[in-house]
Amino acid sequence: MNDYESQLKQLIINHFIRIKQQIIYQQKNKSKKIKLRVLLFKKKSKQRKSYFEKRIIILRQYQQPSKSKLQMGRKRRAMKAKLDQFLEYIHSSEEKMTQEQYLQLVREKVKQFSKKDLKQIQTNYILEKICEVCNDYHHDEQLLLCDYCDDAYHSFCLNPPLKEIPDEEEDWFCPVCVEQKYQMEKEKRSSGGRRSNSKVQKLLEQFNFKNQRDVAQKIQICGKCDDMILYMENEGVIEESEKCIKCNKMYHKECFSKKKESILCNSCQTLIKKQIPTDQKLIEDYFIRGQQESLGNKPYEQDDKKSDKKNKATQDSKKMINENKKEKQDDESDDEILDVDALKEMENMRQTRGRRAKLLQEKEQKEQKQSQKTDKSTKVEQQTRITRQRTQEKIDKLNDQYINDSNKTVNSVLAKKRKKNDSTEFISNKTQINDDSLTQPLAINQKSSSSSSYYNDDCESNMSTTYSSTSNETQAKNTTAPINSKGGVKFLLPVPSSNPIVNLECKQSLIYALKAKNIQFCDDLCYTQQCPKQSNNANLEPNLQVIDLANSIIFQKFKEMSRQGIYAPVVVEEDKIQGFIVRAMDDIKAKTLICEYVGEVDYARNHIFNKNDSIMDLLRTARSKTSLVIVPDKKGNLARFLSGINNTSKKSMAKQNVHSVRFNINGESRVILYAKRNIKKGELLYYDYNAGGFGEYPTQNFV
Ligand SMILES: C[S@@+](CC[C@H](N)C(=O)[O-])C[C@H]1O[C@@H](n2cnc3c(N)ncnc32)[C@H](O)[C@@H]1O
Repeated sequence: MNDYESQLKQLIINHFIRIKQQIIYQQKNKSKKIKLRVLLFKKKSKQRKSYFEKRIIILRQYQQPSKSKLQMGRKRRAMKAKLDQFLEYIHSSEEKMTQEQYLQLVREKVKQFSKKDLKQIQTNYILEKICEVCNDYHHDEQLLLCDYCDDAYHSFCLNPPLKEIPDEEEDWFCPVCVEQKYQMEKEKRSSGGRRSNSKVQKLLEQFNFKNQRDVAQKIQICGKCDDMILYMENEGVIEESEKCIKCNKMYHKECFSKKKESILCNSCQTLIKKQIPTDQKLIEDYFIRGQQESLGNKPYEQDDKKSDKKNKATQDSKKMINENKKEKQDDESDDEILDVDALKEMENMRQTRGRRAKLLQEKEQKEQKQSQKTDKSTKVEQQTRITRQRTQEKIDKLNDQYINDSNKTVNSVLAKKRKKNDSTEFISNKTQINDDSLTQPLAINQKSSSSSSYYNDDCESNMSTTYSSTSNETQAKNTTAPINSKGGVKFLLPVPSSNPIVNLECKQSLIYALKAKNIQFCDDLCYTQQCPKQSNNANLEPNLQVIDLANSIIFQKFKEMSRQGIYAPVVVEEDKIQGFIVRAMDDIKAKTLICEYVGEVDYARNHIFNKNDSIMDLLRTARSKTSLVIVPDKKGNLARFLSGINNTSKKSMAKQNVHSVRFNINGESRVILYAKRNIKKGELLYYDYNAGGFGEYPTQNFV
């Protein structure tokens, strides 16, 4: 090759470098690809910086270098050495002409080259490897070549700049390819994960990901805007994002929810809200149906009845051994009969009152409907309010009557008992309470239960209760503690808010939370074939406190209410840190029953490694084989939403306003939550998850 020829060739090549810069710009500017790229490089926010860097890293981590690409790399390095000499020569020749002369010469000569020729030059000399960002070929030691598309990028031109040049063995992918991969993943997801789109399929194959699922997991797509979220499970959150507890989708923080404290995404919120009944009757139905579905018509129901009998038999025999006094036994059996009679009487009264109350309610509803039809003006609203008030007054009267009557019955029973038993102590689990009466829902409305406050007061003044001295401190595993036996506790029935709107809100909030957690409402312990009712034998835990008669009656009454979703005036709210929380909507008196901790009962040994944070101890026996827990995963009530105190912080411990206590009720262990002290309106409800004193529940990070 003579001097002229070689010089010309060099000039052409040199020219090509420059011309290509313009061509690429002109061509690519039109294309989506370049638009996307420009857009990406413009993102300069701090967040976006790491966003980009991490994306590259992610791909680098998950794509294995292919052999052919490495070979290409080696070839390229050899060519690069040649090129360095070549460029040096060109630069020296450039100096000999003016820029104008040079360009003109090149332009003329380039015209003589066909496209093919140009490509030839390109491939032969690989001179076209200019930075896709600055369009310069200098600083080639920092020019990274994409292992997928072969485009070049200065490490310092990347946004953010790459601090370290990746190892040669390591693959590196340019931002555009990463973006393409992302688009591809996006498409894959929007097509429901199916590879219906052939283009997507093709791209996937091109990328040759060995573990596509792995990559897809690393790159999360925002459930709302479909844009990428950087999220690496094992390395923590890279970009500020939120995960919806219902649909488990990831969202950018700003895309998540309009409501500040929400832990559910906007779409799940709307979906659940649509499912929540607004009508009082339908709300009642929800609770009753949930209760029935959770417990009803199960094959083990018959076993339960048998086991009940068995349980009672064991109890009786144990008592016989322990007491060893025939006379006393006879007396107590008399008491049992008395108690059962009294309960039956109360039940009859309750049913009559319930029926009458229902009739009145129906009448009121009819009146309301009629008035709504005729006129929707405020006058009607006033009328409705007056009618409601009147009905309520009537129902209150009925309730008062019922309460007085029932109190009289209870008092007479207690008086007889006291007469017979000089010692103030009596073992109340001998009082056989008809369990069926517990399962029958009571047809009362909210207000009727609110008037039970009188009942509460009466109970407190009239029912003298002392506890069995056997109530030694029972060390419950995590969440339940022995009751403070000093003076005993007289439970109070909850008084729902007098404001019907608040009442409605309380119930609806509970339904919302249950639906969000996919939990079916149930207010009783649910046994299974694997863990039937007889496995909950409270006698296996000798120190478990036996509930006394008075409390047992109040508890029964309470269950009739709670099975219909009637609790103390509390609302379930959402909290970014704690998840669901429970707040008092009205003042709650100390000793008021809050709820029973319920859910599916299972052997504790099956849940040693269960990470569920709502598992509650039910029975702590000497043998781990027979210990039981409550798992409120699928079935549950308000109890599972109450917060816990931080056992390591005095300030947090002072917040405790609820006690959790396990009782032996008819030979069955049950967990009862009740107000530890007077709770003020607006307070959050807290109890000690480690009341047993074992500190097994990790609360050190609790707020
Ligand atoms: C029994 S659940 C309580 C209900 C739970 N908040 C929910 O949304 O399902 C226990 C979990 O609630 C959260 N939690 C309860 N009390 C808390 C507190 N004081 N501070 C922070 N998180 C708390 C913790 O995540 C704990 O593991």
